[in-house]
Amino acid sequence: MNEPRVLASHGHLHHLHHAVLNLIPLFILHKIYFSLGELLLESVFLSVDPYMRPYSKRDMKEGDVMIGTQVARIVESKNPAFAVGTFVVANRGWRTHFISDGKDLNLLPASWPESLPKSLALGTVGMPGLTAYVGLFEICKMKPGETVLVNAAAGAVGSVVGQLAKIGGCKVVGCAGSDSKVAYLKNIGFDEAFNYKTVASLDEALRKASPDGYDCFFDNVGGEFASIAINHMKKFGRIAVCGAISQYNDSVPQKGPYIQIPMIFNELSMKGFIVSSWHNHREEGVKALLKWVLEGKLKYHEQVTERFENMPAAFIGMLKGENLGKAVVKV
Ligand SMILES: NC(=O)C1=CN([C@@H]2O[C@H](COP(=O)(O)OP(=O)(O)OC[C@H]3O[C@@H](n4cnc5c(N)ncnc54)[C@H](OP(=O)(O)O)[C@@H]3O)[C@@H](O)[C@H]2O)C=CC1
Ligand SMILES: CCCCCC(=O)/C=C/[C@H]1[C@H](O)CC(=O)[C@@H]1CCCCCCC(=O)O
Repeated sequence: MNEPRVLASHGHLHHLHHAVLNLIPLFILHKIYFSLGELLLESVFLSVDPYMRPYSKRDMKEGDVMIGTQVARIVESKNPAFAVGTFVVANRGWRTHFISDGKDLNLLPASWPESLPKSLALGTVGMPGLTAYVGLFEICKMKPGETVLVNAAAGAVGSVVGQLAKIGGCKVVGCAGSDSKVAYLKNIGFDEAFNYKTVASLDEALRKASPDGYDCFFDNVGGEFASIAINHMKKFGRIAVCGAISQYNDSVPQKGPYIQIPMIFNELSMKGFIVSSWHNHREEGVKALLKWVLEGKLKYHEQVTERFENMPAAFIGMLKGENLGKAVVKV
């Protein structure tokens, strides 16, 4: 898509304020750029996700449109396959409006009930929920009766990990960065939860929460926490390396303790994964997540920031731990 089609993007926000962008007459722009087979969409909810930090640091230069996904509504259609008013998930970055030929859009599941916020397609019933699903069932190969550990547990991925582990018949231990997050974890069914920022010793807290150790460790954080947790794994334990948020802001790579000795002694398996590589599990995963949400077995919380111009604040806030559940922006 050519740059003139960008109606608003965070890369340009220094120069063009959102309020001004909204005044650009849409009919002029789409008369010029909007062709047969194309759709004009408006973002309704945008996602802020941790991956935006490492990927933008590595791949982007100043002035680029910030990467990201949105739930968007079709406002004009010159494509008979897409009706005006349809909601889709798109991967078009931080934009209020965009044009698509429809090939890069994912429709919300047909069974999506009116009662459910469409923003869940960016969270519990979207990419983060699928990450929990794939990480637990395919990477950790979690079995009933096992003990599962998850960090960043009150966030978008972690809160689903804990609840799926309970649905799967496991004991679940989680940690998070505030007492109110810990209370939330207990509320949604975690067996044990602690505040990793205030415990006197992470080692002690992990031992106390599960004296026999952990079969599965769903690691969202990496760094120091992961280095300590690896020593609490049971024989043949499995570690899903999902994220390393404690390292995303580092300009100098951290030097950690080395992991070979506990891996060998306990014959551990450790596997990194990117959920988009598991797209063949997408349909089954979304269906299962939606079903559990509708049955009340999978609870969700969203941290909703109002207005597009607050995207940077929502993103920085999420990296600082201000979100409970999935951080989204409502345009
Ligand atoms: N591999 C994959 O395909 C995917 C990986 N991920 C990864 O999963 C992880 C969680 O993502 P997501 O659920 O969307 O985000 P969250 O909703 O969990 O938000 C991020 C949370 O991380 C915690 N955090 C921030 N900095 C630190 C730190 N230094 N140490 C410990 N915790 C920290 C904060 O919670 P707190 O208050 O508890 O500190 C914050 O709320 C990320 O690492 C992300 O990159 C996500 C999606 C897909
Ligand atoms: C060291 C980096 C670890 C990042 C882990 C993470 O959070 C991965 C998230 C991916 C998720 O599985 C699905 C995605 O789309 C995330 C990667 C996004 C890549 C952005 C590519 C740029 C673009 O959209 O143009």
